[in-house]
Amino acid sequence: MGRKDKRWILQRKRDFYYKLAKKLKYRSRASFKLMQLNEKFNVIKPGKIVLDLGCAPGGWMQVAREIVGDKGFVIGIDLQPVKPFEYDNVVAIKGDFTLEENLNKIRELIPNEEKKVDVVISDASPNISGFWDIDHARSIDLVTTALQIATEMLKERGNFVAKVFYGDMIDDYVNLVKKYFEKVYITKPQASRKESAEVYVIAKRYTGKKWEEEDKIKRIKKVEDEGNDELLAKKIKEMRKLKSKK
Ligand SMILES: C[S@@+](CC[C@H](N)C(=O)[O-])C[C@H]1O[C@@H](n2cnc3c(N)ncnc32)[C@H](O)[C@@H]1O
Repeated sequence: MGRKDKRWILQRKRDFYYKLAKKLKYRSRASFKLMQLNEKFNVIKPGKIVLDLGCAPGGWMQVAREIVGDKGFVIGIDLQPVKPFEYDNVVAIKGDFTLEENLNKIRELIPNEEKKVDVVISDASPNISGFWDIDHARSIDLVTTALQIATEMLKERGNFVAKVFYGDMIDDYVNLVKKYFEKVYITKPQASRKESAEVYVIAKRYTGKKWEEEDKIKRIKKVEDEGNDELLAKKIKEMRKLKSKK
């Protein structure tokens, strides 16, 4: 084990929420973030159907299940496999939520005829390059897709929660969310490390407005897939130039 690895492990061990998660048998320290967000904003309620985008290892799903209880339902999707849960009304599938074929798999699991959910939550993180600009842009790309999915999957008046890495495109993103929801807030729960750039967007009461294709920030995706950070940085610059000309 290298020195860096050791330092990382030590830091985690010292972490209060990491220890608490272990003690209370939550799969991740992130569980406490959703608990705190829900205490403040009341986005998930008993009996509701919740869709979790980027759910592994399943800490948010455990908390969602605690809130929705026996009568609710929790569906998760992640690129990584998720260990099965001990409840019948909690299921996770392995896959990329940005692909339509996987959204169809999710629809099949939704236990109602209209195939709609009450809440969409996303704690998804993009691959971290270590370059602030790139990670922020990737995060905006991912949460924009999550927002699109929310508009397609939510019942009217449903709620949406998404993690975003803070940066200069956040205001545009919040304005975009405001087009589709009655109330939008940005917050950072106590369980989120101060030094991390993450914030959470809370959107309440989906208006039912259909997704407008022009709202998708698409350009990044292909380059990201190729894993070419230099090209991606160039694309982001072009994107900003275009925006400032508008
Ligand atoms: C911080 S973790 C989520 C932790 C989770 N909320 C919990 O409490 O256990 C972020 C997850 O997002 C997933 N992710 C990122 N992009 C994704 C995508 N396009 N499709 C599915 N999952 C994705 C990653 O695989 C990772 O497991």
